[in-house]
Amino acid sequence: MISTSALQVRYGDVAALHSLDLDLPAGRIYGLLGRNGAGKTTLLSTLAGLRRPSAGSVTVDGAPVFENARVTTRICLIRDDGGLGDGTDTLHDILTMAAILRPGFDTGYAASLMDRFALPRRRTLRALSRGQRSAFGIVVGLASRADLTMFDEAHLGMDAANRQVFHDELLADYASRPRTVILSTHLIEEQGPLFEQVLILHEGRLLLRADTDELRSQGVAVTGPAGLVDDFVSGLTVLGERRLGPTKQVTVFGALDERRRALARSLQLQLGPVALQELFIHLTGGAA
Ligand SMILES: Nc1ncnc2c1ncn2[C@@H]1O[C@H](COP(=O)(O)OP(=O)(O)OP(=O)(O)O)[C@@H](O)[C@H]1O
Repeated sequence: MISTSALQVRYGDVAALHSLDLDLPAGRIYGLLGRNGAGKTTLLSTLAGLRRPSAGSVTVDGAPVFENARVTTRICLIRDDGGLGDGTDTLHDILTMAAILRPGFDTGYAASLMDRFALPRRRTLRALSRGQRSAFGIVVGLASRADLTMFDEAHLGMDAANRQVFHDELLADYASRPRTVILSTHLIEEQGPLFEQVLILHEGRLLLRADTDELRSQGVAVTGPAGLVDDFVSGLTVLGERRLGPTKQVTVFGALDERRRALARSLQLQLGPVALQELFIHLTGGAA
């Protein structure tokens, strides 16, 4: 279990996280979402023990994380910039070092991932393309088999086929060796199917936490003649609306009970799903 209690992180005058209380039970895949500047990278680097909290605490199974090597060797954070040295080491050397430093590192699995991403072992990190550097970060992140594994926009620059390899490998390896995974991403629709739970950070605070299926079921798009739709959604939480001539579509938040669904059928209004990304945009105030 990883926990934060009244966690605050400040950069001088800028408060990046405000009094965050979060308990993340082990053995799940969490999706960490938030708009630019919401505090995701700050949270992940603090969970990884790379940043000292300005106030409050971060613990893993009750033990503080910051400057606690016994705990941090069980944590792996892969960042969008790789964070794997200055770029002058070869991939082979970085993997050798990871195997020494990380107790759970699986060299055989790393080799098979290197092959899947067609990565050249004798090349330096600096001599790789952007997408190859990201793929190499994924190799290190997965093969570390850390109890807490975090990917912070780690797929940046990877092509669609390699992102698919990442997702397939993550799910397969997680199924055989369950651990806690946090994926911070802006690819909400693409990575959404991986998440068991969604955490939305907004302006340094936890805006929402929900099981992914439950969150999806909370969004309903109501479509029909404008007047009928307006009457139907009255009293519901409206996230957004679109109009096309006499037809209107209103996105509401909050599951509809059977009585309301029956009413919609009797009024011949259409009820449809709402994409996770659309819910996210509305919830974080990104669209009218
Ligand atoms: N080194 C720093 N110095 C000052 N302010 C910073 C620093 N790093 C981050 N911030 C500020 O802290 C807040 C949170 O930043 P953070 O990088 O954690 O956001 P994020 O959710 O990861 O954003 P993005 O999606 O754009 O990567 C932002 O307001 C940012 O401007």
